[in-house]
Amino acid sequence: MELQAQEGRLIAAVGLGRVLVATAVPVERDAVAQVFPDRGGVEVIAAGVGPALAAASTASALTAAALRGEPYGLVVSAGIGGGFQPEAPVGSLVVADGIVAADLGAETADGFLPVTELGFGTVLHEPPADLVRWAADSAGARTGAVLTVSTVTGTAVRAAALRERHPTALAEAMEGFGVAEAAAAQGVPVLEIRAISNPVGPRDRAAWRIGDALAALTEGFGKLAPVLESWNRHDS
Ligand SMILES: O=C(O)c1cccc(C(=O)CC[C@H]2O[C@@H](n3cnc4c(=O)[nH]cnc43)[C@H](O)[C@@H]2O)c1
Repeated sequence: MELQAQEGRLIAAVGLGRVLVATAVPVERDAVAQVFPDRGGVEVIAAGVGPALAAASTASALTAAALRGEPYGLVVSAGIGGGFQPEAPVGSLVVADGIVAADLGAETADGFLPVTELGFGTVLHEPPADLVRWAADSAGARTGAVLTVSTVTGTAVRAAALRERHPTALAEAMEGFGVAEAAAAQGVPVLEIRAISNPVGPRDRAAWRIGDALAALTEGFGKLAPVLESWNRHDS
């Protein structure tokens, strides 16, 4: 579909409202915020590292905006992340077509059981497919599952186990599922966009390319900015 027509349809589909981008740390926030110097209805916060603090911070921001009568129409979890190789090389962008809680469950003698198989909660949030398609096409990103973990993968064995359980996984990070839970609780659509800083696997800080990933994050949001800003322009 012609990108402009798709963008117009997207804005109509998800309604009008401001956009909240939640990163983990200030350096990621600044990499995104520089794309919106006059804000233009896009608010970027450093929500904290890990799913719990990211969820709490996102929920607070969504609630405060709603109470002010300026509800957000879209939440984006964004930042650097690990990439499953070779599909998500360092410096590439990934847009989540599934936001997965990858270590929320129980370890058993027969392996890991997600909470859903224990009869509780959820382990998957699926962003609106047309939003995912638009964001990926606009930003030149790959689409696949992004896994949220509380413990960063540090071995090839762990990476292989995650990939076997989630064969469409392209990236691993620590906040997306928390941000998605907070968005879902208030009926706000969510996206997750990750710039790959390192391979998922054996711990090797020398292999990290955080600067390259932050540059890719800025470039990717630069391509999304016209539509993200228009989420709010119709309101004014
Ligand atoms: O010290 C280490 O070995 C180490 C390895 C991987 C990640 C970290 C972090 O402190 C990550 C914190 C931060 O960055 C995101 N991130 C980036 N790469 C990954 C990854 O491979 N797996 C999970 N998270 C990653 C994450 O979202 C956090 O916000 C330290």
